Order: sequence, then structure tokens, then C-alpha cells
Amino acid sequence: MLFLTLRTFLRPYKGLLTAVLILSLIGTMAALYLPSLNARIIDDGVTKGDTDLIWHVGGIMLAVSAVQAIGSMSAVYFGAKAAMAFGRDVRGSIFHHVMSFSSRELNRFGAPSLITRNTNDVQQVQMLVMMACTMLLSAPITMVGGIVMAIREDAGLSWLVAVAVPLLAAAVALIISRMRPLFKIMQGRIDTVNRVLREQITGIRVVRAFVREPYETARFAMANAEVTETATSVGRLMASMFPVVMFILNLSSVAVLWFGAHRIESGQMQIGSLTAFLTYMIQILMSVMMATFLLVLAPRAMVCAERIQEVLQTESSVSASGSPITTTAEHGTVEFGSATFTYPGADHPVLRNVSFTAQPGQTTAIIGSTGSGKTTLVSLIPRLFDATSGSVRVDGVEVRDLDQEALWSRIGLVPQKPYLFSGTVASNLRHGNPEATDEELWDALRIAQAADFVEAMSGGLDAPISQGGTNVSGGQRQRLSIARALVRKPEIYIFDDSFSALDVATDARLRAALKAEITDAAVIIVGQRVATIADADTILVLEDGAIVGQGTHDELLSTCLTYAEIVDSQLSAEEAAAA
Ligand SMILES: Nc1ncnc2c1ncn2[C@@H]1O[C@H](COP(=O)(O)OP(=O)(O)OP(=O)(O)O)[C@@H](O)[C@H]1O
Repeated sequence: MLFLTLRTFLRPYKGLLTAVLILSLIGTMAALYLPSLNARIIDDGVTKGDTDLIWHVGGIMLAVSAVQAIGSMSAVYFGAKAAMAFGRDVRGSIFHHVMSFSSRELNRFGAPSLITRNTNDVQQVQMLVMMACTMLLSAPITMVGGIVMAIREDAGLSWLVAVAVPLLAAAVALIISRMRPLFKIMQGRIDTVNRVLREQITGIRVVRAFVREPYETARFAMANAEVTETATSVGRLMASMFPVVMFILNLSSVAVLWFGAHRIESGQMQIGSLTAFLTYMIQILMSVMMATFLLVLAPRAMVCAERIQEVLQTESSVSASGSPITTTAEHGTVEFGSATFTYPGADHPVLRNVSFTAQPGQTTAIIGSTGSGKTTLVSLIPRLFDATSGSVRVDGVEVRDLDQEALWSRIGLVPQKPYLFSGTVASNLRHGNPEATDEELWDALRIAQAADFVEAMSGGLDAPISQGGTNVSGGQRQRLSIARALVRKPEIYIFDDSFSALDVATDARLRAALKAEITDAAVIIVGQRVATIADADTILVLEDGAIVGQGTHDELLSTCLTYAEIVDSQLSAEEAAAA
């Protein structure tokens, strides 16, 4: 998965990566050349008192050092550039892909996990790319080149390299192998912290109202402690890495000096060669350490790449058909034909054999007890879910065959829980139609009975709206989202329990204004109050996911027992309230 992610998203930066490779090759070669120049100064310059040679070779060393510095720095610069661009592209790609998800996929991953995947997970892989750009080439070249140069300096001591390198590699591999499972656990636990935090922030009022703060604090503390525990275990392993590497490095240096001193004593080696050998040994071991550093990052990046690819490879269950239809002969019709729907993983269908037709210019109302399937029914029209069997047609075409943009542009949905975005009143209303003029926005607000309170807000149309619309009341939020749908002027309006937070008088005024405005669109109203839906052209009575009555208010009163009971219960409630 990591390889796939890197291959896909690094492809556009081939040029940049080639530059990184060439520059780090130059930098590494230069670094490898320096110790042998140093050895020459000691053996041929200092020992023999040749000042000219010292100046000459010293000058070369200076030039090689400059090349090494420029090469390495530029490689890091271009590597960082490629890594940042890589991160940006992966984040963009995840975002666009998630936008195509239906409620089914969104529920499967959950918002907190999708956020972690698009931020923290991408960052981990991005870090690996950056480190790889800096070390991936320089580490093996330093290792191989260092070994060659060390043998060239003194073959007699090379057995030390053969002992030290595998020893270091084995020690580091052991530590890393214990880290990988912990990384997997850690990403999952970060998801949990995000989920708990998000739930508590969004539900803060409920938490306070029910005095659940101690419980919620404990819940967060537990999630937090679990992440800390895993991070500490990883940290402990990481912390042990450095001393282990340093121990082996220092032990190797002592061994080089010890055995080298004996060889110098017996005249088999010169002092300069010993200095160079020691430097090469340190360079080789450092490169092993750099390579292992990459190996530390790799397991976590692998886990993260798996999580990223899981999102990218999940196809939306409501994806468009092969050749989606964009234009239709009919306008403003919705037709359900024996539609049945079962939520993923559920045992029983929530909707059973639902059939009805909503015509343009007519109001179709849906009433039923809580949990009878009203929201689910209207969710099938904009394809938030697809019917499990049967058909759902919009403008005479099966919704699965309609182009998604074409489908959504025909529908003005006012959801049960209206959501406003951070911005202004106008920016929210223009979600419906970015081209709408201020006059059109005011018209929509007047119909939605929202003009009065928007006028009273400081700034009017430019009054600020906070994220989720939390700075306006529930009823105001409902009316603004109704206005947003009206600005769109769609062919099909869906009001999912959109009048519930309004008082009876406002509800009546709003529906009267809507009736006058919407003359040629199909209107589907989900309602709990009989008064809201009584004057609809057709009322569907839903019970346990099945339509048990269909007709006008008067017809249903005499033909549908469930409807008569609903009316009766609401009248009794009103009478009781009036008494
Ligand atoms: N995402 C979901 N996954 C599984 N089951 C669900 C999901 N959403 C709703 N349900 C179930 O489907 C049934 C119908 O829910 P739905 O929201 O459509 O009812 P409703 O008639 O709109 O209710 P209300 O009037 O309370 O809004 C309920 O039993 C509910 O538990």
C-alpha cells in the first residue's frame, strides 16, 4: 500500500526527485572523498613536513567540502519541496474522494477517522518521503563507498566492518520489529481520541444539562491515557535506539584504534590511514543508523498508507452508472415503485414496497410515527442511500442512471437537522445558487418567514453565521435552510420535518407563502403535525416502513385507521392543552 501510494502521488515529481538523487549522490561522494584527503595530509604532509602538499591538499579539501555542503543542502531543499507537494496532493485526493461518498461509506469510516486519515496519516507518509529524499540514496552509497574506501585504506582491519555492521543492523532490526504493531494500535487510538473529543464538543450542551461532565472527562482521560501508553511504549523503544547505536559505534571506534595501533606498531599501517579508517567506520555505521531511522518511520508510514488507501479504494455505493443521463423529458416528478430498503448490517428492512408518485405543482406529504422510516424514504431521492430493491425514479429516470450533478441540481433538500456553514447569511443562502442576487435572497427569506430576523441581525445579509449555525436559534436555522433551498429554485422540494421548530402561526404563514411561490415544482413534506400536512394534495401514511394509507386528509380520515388515530391523538392533545 505504501509503495502504491508513493508511486501514484510521486509520479508528477519525477524531475524534482531526479534532482534530489543527483545532488545527494554528489554530496555523498564528496563526503566519502574527504577522509582519504585528510589521510594524505597526515601521512604525506605532516609526517614528511611537506607544507606545499598540506596547502595543496587542504585547498582541495576545502573545495570538496563546499561541493558536499551545496549538494546535501540542495538535496534536502528539493526533497522537502517534493514531500510537501506529495502531502498536498494526497490530502486533496482524499478530500475529493470522500466528497463522493454516500452516507453508507461516511458512516462506515466515521468523520473523526476520516479527519485523522487526511491529516495525521498523510503527515506520517509525507515525513517518510522527506526523510527518504534525504537519506535513501546517501545511506547505501555511504555504506558501500565507505566499505570500499576503508578496505583501500587498510584491508587488514576490514574484518571490523564485517563484524560491526551486522551487529548494528541486527540490534536495530530487533527494536524496529517491536515497534510496528504499536504504530497500528496508535493510529487507531488517535482516531478514538478524535471521536470522543468531537462527540463531547458537539454534544457539550447535553453533557452539561445531564451533569455528565465527570463521566465524559473520565471517558476522554481513558482514551487519552491509551494513546499516551502506546506512544510511551514507542518512545521507550525509540529512546533505546540511540544508546544502542552509540554503544556499537563507540565500541567499533575503540576496536579500530586498538587493532590499528598494533598494526602501526608493526609497521603495517600509517597514522593517516588509521584516522581515515576510523572516519570511514563512523560514516558506515552512521549510514546504517540513517537507514534504520528510515526503517523506524517506514512501519508507521506503512500503517498510515494502508489507512489512506482504504479510503481511496472505497468506491461510493451511489456512484454514477456507466453513461449517466443528464437531460430528461419530464420535470419535477418523483416515482417510487415497490422500493424496499435495508440499512447495511440490519436484519429487517426499514422501508417495504413503497410505491407512490409525486407530481409537479402538487404537494405530497408523509406522516407517520417516530422511526417509521420517513427520513429514510426521502433520503432515497437524492441517493444518500440506494434502494435495496424496487425503483426510485426522478423525472422518469431511475436515480441510479441519472448523472449525480443533474440529480442533485433538481432537488432542494431541507434536512431534518439543518446545517449552516461558517460564513454569512448570504454565503449560506448562495449555497443554493452562487449567482443569486441580493433581491432573490430577500425574496427567499420573505417566503421562509426569515426576513424579519435577518433584518434585525447586525449586517443583515452579511451577518456572520458560525460553524453549524450555532449563533442562530433552531427555528431560525430551519428557516434559513428553507430559504437556501428556495434560492436554488429546484424542480423537487423535500422538506424533512422542516417546520417542526416553528410555532403554529409561522408554520401556517410559511406554507401559505410556499404554496403561492412554488407552482410547478413537486413538493414533498415530511411532517409530524397534522396541521402541517392536512392541505397536501396527497398524504402518505407510513407505518413500520410500509405505506398504510394514501389520499387526501378527508379521504384518509374515513379510510385509514392509523391516520385517524394520529389526527385523534393530536386533537386530544390540543384539547387537553386548551383545557
Ligand atoms: N444510519 C442508520 N443505520 C441503521 N439504522 C438506521 C439508520 N438511520 C435510521 N435507522 C433506523 O431506521 C428506522 C427509520 O428511521 P428514520 O429516521 O427514517 O425514521 P423517521 O420516521 O424519519 O423518524 P423521525 O420521525 O423520528 O425522524 C429507525 O428504526 C432507525 O433506527
